[in-house]
Formats: sequence, structure tokens, C-alpha cells
Amino acid sequence: MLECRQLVRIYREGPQEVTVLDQLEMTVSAGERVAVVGSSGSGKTTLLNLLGGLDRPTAGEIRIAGQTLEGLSESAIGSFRNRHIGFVYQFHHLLAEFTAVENVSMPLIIRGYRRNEAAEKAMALLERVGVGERGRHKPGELSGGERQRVAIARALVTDPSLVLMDEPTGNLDQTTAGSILALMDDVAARSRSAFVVVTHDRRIAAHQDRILTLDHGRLASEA
Ligand SMILES: Nc1ncnc2c1ncn2[C@@H]1O[C@H](COP(=O)(O)OP(=O)(O)OP(=O)(O)O)[C@@H](O)[C@H]1O
Repeated sequence: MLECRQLVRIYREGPQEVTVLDQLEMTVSAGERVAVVGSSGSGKTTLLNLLGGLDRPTAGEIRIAGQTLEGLSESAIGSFRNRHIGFVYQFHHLLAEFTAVENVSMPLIIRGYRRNEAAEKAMALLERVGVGERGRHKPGELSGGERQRVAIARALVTDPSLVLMDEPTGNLDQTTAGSILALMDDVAARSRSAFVVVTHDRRIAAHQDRILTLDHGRLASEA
């Protein structure tokens, strides 16, 4: 499902070069859930941005669902992402002028769902993450944790083949985080989505099939 070969990301700051990812190798199968842990600044967000095609590697190859990202134009990566990848990033990027239901419906409408059908599916997911009664509100009227849950619903609503999550439960209490884990279980079981979850939360990490630790630009298996 996901394969990285000799992935390198070097940041240049004037004359300085910082190698954040160094010949990194990673494989995730369909339906498999992987946690990525590592100290602050170890490159976890950098890795997620590369996997989602938001940033380009300095060298190396990323293959998702049989497609190599290298060589795709920005717009081709954009439409590939819409079809295959669900994202939860630290900044949620919800559309401010749309309600929670509309935000979660959007990826379905892009895929050709009718508005009513999309809204129904979106609402069911918002209910699953405990914000059903906030569905008619815009992001500015929601708390940080509520916005985060809307972003999680939006990432999962299309049953994407790959889900990328950066600290998905960072703002959430234990009970709410538990309901997110249950939803991830459902999605993984139903649609064989692969998950890559960056987290500092040991409970979230332990819930995945494998834990990979990012250290000195490489991934080592922990469990
Ligand atoms: N655009 C950039 N230009 C230069 N350096 C960058 C850039 N983005 C990230 N870095 C550096 O790359 C390193 C890895 O950053 P990254 O955000 O990937 O770490 P992280 O593991 O996600 O950290 P955290 O757990 O704190 O979120 C850091 O040293 C950071 O300062």
C-alpha cells in the first residue's frame, strides 16, 4: 500500500544543510496501522508531509497504491490525494465559511456524491466522534477539540486507502480519544485503510499494529 525507498529530505538554511530524513525505508500494507514516534524535531511531520505529497523529497521514492509520487505534477498529486489519502494535520484547515457537516461532506461531493447523500454520511460520522449536535456550526463556533474531531471525520468519510494523522488526539480527553480509536478500528476493518499515525501518546501508539521510532533520520521497529 505504501512504500518508501531511500527517502532523503535535506533542508537548506543558507550555507547550512540539515538532513532530517536519511535513506529512510518504510512499508505499510493495506489494512495495517503504524504509529510513528520520536523526539520533538526528529522529522515526523516532515515524513507525513512527504507521504501526503505536500512536500517533495530531496531523494528517494514514495509509492502509494501502486503509484509513484515522483514525477507527478502538483495538480496530479492533488487529485491523487483526493482519491486515495485522508489527512488529519495539526492545523485542521477546515473551511471557515462552511458548517461542520459541509466540511465533512466536501470530499464526498468532490467524488460525485449527491449533496443529501454526502450530508447524511457526514452527519453519521460526526455523531460517531461525538459532535453530531454541533454539525450546523461553523469552525469558528467550535472548540479546538471539536474542530479536531470534525477534521478526523472529514479524513475518514471517504474510506481512503491511506490515512495520515499528525497527533490526532492531541487536544482530546481520554474518553473522546477512545471513541476516535474505536472509529479507526472500524474504518480499518471495513475498508482495509492503512494508517500512519504520528503521536506522542503511548496509548494511541500501543493501539496500532506496529510502532516505528524515528531516530537520526531513520525508522527502527519498536514493536
Ligand atoms: N521548512 C523547513 N526549513 C528548515 N528546517 C525545517 C523545516 N521544517 C522542519 N525543519 C526542521 O526539521 C526538523 C524536523 O522537523 P519536524 O517538524 O518534521 O519534526 P517533528 O518530529 O514533527 O517534531 P514535533 O514532534 O516537535 O512536531 C526540525 O529540526 C525542524 O526545525
